[in-house]
Amino acid sequence: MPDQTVDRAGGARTASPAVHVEGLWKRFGEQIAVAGIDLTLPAGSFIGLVGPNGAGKTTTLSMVTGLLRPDQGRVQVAGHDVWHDPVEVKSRIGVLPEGLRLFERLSGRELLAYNGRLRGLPGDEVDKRAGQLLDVLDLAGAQHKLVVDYSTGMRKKIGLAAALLHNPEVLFLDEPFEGVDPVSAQTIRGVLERYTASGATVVFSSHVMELVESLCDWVAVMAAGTIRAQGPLAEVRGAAPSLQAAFLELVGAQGRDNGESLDWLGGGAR
Ligand SMILES: Nc1ncnc2c1ncn2[C@@H]1O[C@H](COP(=O)(O)OP(=O)(O)OP(=O)(O)O)[C@@H](O)[C@H]1O
Repeated sequence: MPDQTVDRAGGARTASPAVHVEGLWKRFGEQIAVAGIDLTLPAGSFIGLVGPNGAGKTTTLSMVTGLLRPDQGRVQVAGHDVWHDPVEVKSRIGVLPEGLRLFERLSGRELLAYNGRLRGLPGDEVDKRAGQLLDVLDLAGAQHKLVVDYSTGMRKKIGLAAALLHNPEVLFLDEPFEGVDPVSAQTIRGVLERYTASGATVVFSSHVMELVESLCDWVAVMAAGTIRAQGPLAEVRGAAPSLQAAFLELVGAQGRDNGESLDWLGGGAR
């Protein structure tokens, strides 16, 4: 039984790490997507998982959230084993996965009502929370529109609302800001900052280093299925002038051909 502590908002939270991963492997045929990683992410932090395309971020998040079975290794979320204690873990987490699949023929409001009831919340509480989330995320005007007619950014926002509705302990977001306009991005930031300030944990993957640098207090850097660095933001950045510079160094992207070999490219002579 994990130790209990009380967060700043007075709620009981576990003192265990938000995520603890040991020797996690995943292979797709010949392709090793995740090569035996160890990861410990502290509770109550805003955590960025960064890495180049194909680094293994989505595969890792899928295994950590119980969506994809690892070939080998152990995953604990909030002190509970994801694969031995899946119901306990799923009641404590919210997930915004990559390539989010939603019930397209429900309206945004119906989708939240469905998710809330599935999570075991009473109907009036679901109504109250859904109304508030729709307002804050600027979706109130579109709440009766079918999800199939939502834009990319609106889908991200309704997915985020569905992931937050049951007030999870740990929230996993795969590229939450992709396709989201700057105003909505600012709103999402505000919601997430409020959420972590009350002691909850956000783990999100992103390619946008400026965003990670401005939001996160803890960072894990992945490349080629391995963890290249993990720790507090300042520690991972080290002496580099920015997280972007540290990232390029860590993933071995310094000194690459940045298009110099494309000497025919310029839009002039064909
Ligand atoms: N279902 C699958 N079948 C085969 N290969 C896969 C599958 N899922 C992922 N891979 C491979 O595993 C590797 C890691 O992919 P993953 O999607 O986890 O990377 P990522 O870091 O999330 O990348 P991106 O930033 O581009 O989304 C890639 O080489 C990818 O082609």
